[in-house]
Amino acid sequence: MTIAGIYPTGSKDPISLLATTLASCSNDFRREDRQETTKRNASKEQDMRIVVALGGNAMSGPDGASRPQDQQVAIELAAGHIAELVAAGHDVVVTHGNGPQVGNILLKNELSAHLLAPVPLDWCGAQTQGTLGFTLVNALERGLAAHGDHRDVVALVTRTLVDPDDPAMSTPTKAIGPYASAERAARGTADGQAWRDEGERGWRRIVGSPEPQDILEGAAIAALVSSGFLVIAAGGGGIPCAPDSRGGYRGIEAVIDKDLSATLLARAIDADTLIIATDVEHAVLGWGTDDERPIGRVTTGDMRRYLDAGHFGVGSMLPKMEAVTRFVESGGRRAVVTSLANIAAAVDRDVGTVILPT
Ligand SMILES: Nc1ncnc2c1ncn2[C@@H]1O[C@H](COP(=O)(O)OP(=O)(O)O)[C@@H](O)[C@H]1O
Ligand SMILES: NC(=O)OP(=O)(O)O
Repeated sequence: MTIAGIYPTGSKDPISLLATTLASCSNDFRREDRQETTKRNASKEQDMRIVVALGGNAMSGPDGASRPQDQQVAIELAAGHIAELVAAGHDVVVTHGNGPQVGNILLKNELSAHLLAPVPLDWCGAQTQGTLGFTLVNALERGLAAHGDHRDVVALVTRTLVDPDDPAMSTPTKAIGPYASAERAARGTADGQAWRDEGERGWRRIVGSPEPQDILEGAAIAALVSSGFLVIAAGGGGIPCAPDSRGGYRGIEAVIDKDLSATLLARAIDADTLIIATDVEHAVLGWGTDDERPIGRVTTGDMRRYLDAGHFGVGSMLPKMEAVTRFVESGGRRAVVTSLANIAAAVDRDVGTVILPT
């Protein structure tokens, strides 16, 4: 049987023809598929795996008061730039600080201690992962939707392994909560708290900040990224945890530096770029002197010399510079410290302080 117009002249029986046609379609499909894959791979060579770390102070608004609307405006700005990176084809994991936010929760705790049992500092840190994670998920979804991207955004409660006997536990460096007067700091000190004079802006409470050793949810984060999720993880550096006596983990009352945790996070997902967004455009040499000079593009070797010379504020710029230097020294291709507004540009343009391999 032949059906005119459908089978070419000289064709064999319909079954053989169907098989030939299917084989040819399948070859066409495979060819197109191969071309598409080749195209995708070619562009993937420029696509990167990026960790973006958002500073807790940078997310607090211009006067550091951490009003919810100020935090939302700052987060919306950062989310727009992060969405640009995702739309450009990069895999991005977002982490965030929590210094102002965790200190505010701790202060509220103290002020209401006569009404409610205070909760420990690690619980306060876990609460900031919830609030900031929730706000970031909403802002990132909106940012992605503007690019027609409707992928899932997830915020993961993340624990970070620390040594409970880390000497940093008993020598506080991490500033948390609002700036306060010298009188308020003196009252806190009399109650056994540690406070630090931060110059013109006032005093801040400081707490122990142990070295992060491992992101306990690292494998889960890597799996989520590989499955196409936009992940927010290790907020506030992760909830500090140490092994307990029952084969699990217990919380430790401290606040981890999120910049140092960001380096571990970057390793866990095999990132090639680390961007730390804060409230200044560059790190500077001679900080706080009349001779401040912005640091532009430098090698890890240069940065190690600047670190040794003590150019960076303890508990603020010092951990950022240590984090980016460690990241590039351990195989990262590029690390940048800059403002929230420069996040998207930081991937391949000379903005902020850029650290490259020596
Ligand atoms: N060498 C330096 N260059 C620039 N800023 C510095 C330097 N040393 C300390 N800082 C301080 O570091 C701050 C940023 O760090 P931090 O307050 O921890 O920000 P975030 O919470 O946004 O990560 C700047 O606002 C500045 O006051
Ligand atoms: N946890 C932490 O490093 O917070 P900041 O970014 O606010 O300092």
